Amino acid sequence: MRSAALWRFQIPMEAGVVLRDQRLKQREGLVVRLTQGDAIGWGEISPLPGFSREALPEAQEQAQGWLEHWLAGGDVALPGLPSVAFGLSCALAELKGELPQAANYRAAPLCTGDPDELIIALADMPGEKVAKVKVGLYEAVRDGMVVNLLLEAVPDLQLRLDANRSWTPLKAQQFAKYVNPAHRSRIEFIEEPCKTRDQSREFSRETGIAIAWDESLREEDFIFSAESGVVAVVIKPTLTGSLERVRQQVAAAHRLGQKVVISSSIESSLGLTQLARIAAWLTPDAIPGLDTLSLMQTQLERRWPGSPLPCLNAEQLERIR
Ligand SMILES: O=C(O)CCC(=O)C1=CC=C[C@@H](O)[C@@H]1C(=O)O
Ligand SMILES: [Mg+2]
Repeated sequence: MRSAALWRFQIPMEAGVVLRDQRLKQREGLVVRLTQGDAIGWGEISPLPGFSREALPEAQEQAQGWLEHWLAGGDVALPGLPSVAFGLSCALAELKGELPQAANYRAAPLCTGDPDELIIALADMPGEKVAKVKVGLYEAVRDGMVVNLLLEAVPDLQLRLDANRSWTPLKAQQFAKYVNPAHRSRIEFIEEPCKTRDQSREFSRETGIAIAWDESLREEDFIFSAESGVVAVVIKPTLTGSLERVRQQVAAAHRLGQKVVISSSIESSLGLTQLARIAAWLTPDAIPGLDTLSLMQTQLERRWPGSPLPCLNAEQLERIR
């Protein structure tokens, strides 16, 4: 006997979360619960504005259509919209006991502003110290100085940087000029430094700074290939699709010797804790990029260990099915 529930959520965000020039005041999405006999599986469907190609109303329509088919029995192919395929495939994987419980909650701390706060957070970080800093929001020269300062202040720090394709070749060069060449190897990678992939490759060749693809993975013409300077790919499952597709992409990158970072699309704690499990399962050697819960004002259904935020239950949300 199958049953299904679907809720809609809105979680207020901390002031000042800016995504691709839009202020994200609240995070919206859907929570799905599938039940079959004694087995239960949960999933989160939350397209990210500015990053997902689908918007929430479309995702909701597709999810509702799929649920009706699933309730009628049998195996139903997953729908095409990435956020919907991801959320439903997580719910199915939990239902079938296919998503291991072990999780990697050691997310790389994310710094979008004050480097002093990051230095304090790093002091408490056990083991390997890895952090992620957003660059490209201010002057490239300032970014270069901040990165240099961090690498000097914390000698065992490895930094991941993310420019979200904001630099021209000139700005990228200005950035690099301020980073002491002796420290450059401690920049684990910069995600998508320049506006085009070719410019990013050129930047890496000229500066010796490693790069990673993130946005590129979701482009039609992207193929996984070994390229000098490209050391990692960033996979955001909500933007990618089903768990099966995520597994295929992880395997493709691993075959090329590239590191895979499972990264957040700013999901609620429900989706984020599932991503921590996916990271432990598929990328056990890499610290995932999941430090985004503190951008929100509440958790949802499942708690992220150590988070002081209050936690809402699905039953407190608006039920739409
Ligand atoms: O990857 C991480 O460590 C955290 C997630 C993160 O940086 C992002 C999530 C969603 C949108 C972007 O602002 C950003 C990214 O581009 O990677
Ligand atoms: Mg990125």
